[in-house]
Amino acid sequence: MRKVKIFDTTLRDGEQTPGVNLSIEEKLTIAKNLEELNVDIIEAGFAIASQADFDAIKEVAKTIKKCKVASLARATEKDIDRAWDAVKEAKYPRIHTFIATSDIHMKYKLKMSEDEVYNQAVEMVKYAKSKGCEVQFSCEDASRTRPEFLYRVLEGVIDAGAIVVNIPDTVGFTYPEEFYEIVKGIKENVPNIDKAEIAVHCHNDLGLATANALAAIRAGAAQIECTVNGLGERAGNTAIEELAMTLKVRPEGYGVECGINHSKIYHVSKTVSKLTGVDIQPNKAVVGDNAFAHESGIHQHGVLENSSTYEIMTPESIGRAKNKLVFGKHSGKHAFKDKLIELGYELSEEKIDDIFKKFKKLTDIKKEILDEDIESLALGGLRTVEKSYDLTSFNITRIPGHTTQAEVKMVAKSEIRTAIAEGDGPVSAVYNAINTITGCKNCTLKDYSIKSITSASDAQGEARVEVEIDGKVYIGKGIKTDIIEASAVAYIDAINRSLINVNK
Ligand SMILES: CC(=O)SCCNC(=O)CCNC(=O)[C@H](O)C(C)(C)COP(=O)(O)OP(=O)(O)OC[C@H]1O[C@@H](n2cnc3c(N)ncnc32)[C@H](O)[C@@H]1OP(=O)(O)O
Ligand SMILES: CC(C)C(=O)C(=O)O
Repeated sequence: MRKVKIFDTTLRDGEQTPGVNLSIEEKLTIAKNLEELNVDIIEAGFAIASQADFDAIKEVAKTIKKCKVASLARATEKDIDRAWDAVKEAKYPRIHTFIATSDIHMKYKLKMSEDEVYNQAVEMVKYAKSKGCEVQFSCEDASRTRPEFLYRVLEGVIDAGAIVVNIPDTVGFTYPEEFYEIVKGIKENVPNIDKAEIAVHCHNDLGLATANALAAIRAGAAQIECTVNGLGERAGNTAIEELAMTLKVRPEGYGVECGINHSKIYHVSKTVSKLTGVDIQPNKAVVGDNAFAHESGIHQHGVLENSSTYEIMTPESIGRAKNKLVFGKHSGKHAFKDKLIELGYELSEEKIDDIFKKFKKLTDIKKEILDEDIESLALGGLRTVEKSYDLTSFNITRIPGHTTQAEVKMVAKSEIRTAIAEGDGPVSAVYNAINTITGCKNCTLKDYSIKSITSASDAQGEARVEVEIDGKVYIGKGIKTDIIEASAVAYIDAINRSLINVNK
């Protein structure tokens, strides 16, 4: 079977999801997960974007040994220099440079003619090539590019040394039949196309990202760009779990394999969701909570007789646990460790000890500990942004008919500080006190939600906030049995995340 390569861009296009701002440690954790998932190439970031992005790419490049590691770069020498500095220590480094080729982008954004774009693309691929590594070139907005110009640019950059030419559907505009023809047209009209691999990068604005990627595979694409959970700019990108499971469940449809380690899919999906703070919609294909749930009587009857009546794949095939063992205060470390392994967490003894202590603490306030609780304890330790601010304690006073008062004590940049503030309710009072302590004057709460992780009355609450700080939105999360505490932790998490670049 022909093999298509998976180019994962969760750490680059995925991080362009509004509100997502990953720390270096979190990027490294995701990169290690992607290596276990067996992707071929990890696009670790856009090196020129920030010092933190540069440092994260460098760290990923030094750590990851099985996958190629790429950085994105505009078609300029300074971007390419920065990308090379970030990836050069990788075992298999790659520079991914790009420029837009559609009339709309050239006219309004770049303000360049076709000849200028052509020359810059070719010169910059030669420049990237001179660094001595693999070069991938993308024609941004390729699906809206005049075909003859697309063929000309591709021929030029391949002659200049690009070994992969990427055809992005940047705005998710194409549909499968058309995209098939675009890729076929490239194969038939670019004379030196046999010297490069064709890649595709599809966006999901019309919900067609996975279908378009599959159509491109049929037309001969050799590399597919994906993100975990379909994260990415606007409506996101082709979801790696959708593509990998389609190729596995329907091999006869495409006749290709992608080498993904399917049994890791669920674990990686959960980890990325936790670290990015972006929840997975319940009806999300493959990894959503409802993907293997059966609600209606006729379906339940069928599944009880034989699961293949209504399930085209098994939960176990993507590493989802099949049974729900209940854990409580009498559970021991052996069973706990086994459960962590079953859930896909292979952690050091030190880390297990730490999570086990937290688990025991949780059993004091929660009778039944379910898989979801254990998962959240395991993942809780992974979402690790530098804690410039941390909650120490808080106290709420509420006099009926009056506003609520909160006294909050925090560690603020190594000092203990306390503030008292009022609000319409306990959450707003706590947030006002946190604003006083952190001096966060331009912090605006844009979105706030709270959900319970499990269903019992002693369930843990997960608070999620979107806070606009100096014009940019940051997602913050907090999990506690006390929902006011969870809300405070989430708000502080967003503030700490806004400082990732500032602290560099
Ligand atoms: C389709 C995609 O997803 S592409 C990747 C998008 N991702 C990102 O933009 C995230 C990271 N970006 C950033 O941090 C910033 O945009 C930076 C550091 C790259 C550039 O920042 P700034 O210098 O402030 O420029 P700004 O973003 O406002 O504008 C982009 C500039 O790059 C130019 N440009 C855009 N694409 C390219 C390209 N592929 N090659 C060369 N120049 C380009 C634009 O014409 C504009 O030039 P100008 O400043 O001379 O007008
Ligand atoms: C830079 C390219 C690959 C991109 O992200 C896009 O065009 O969407």
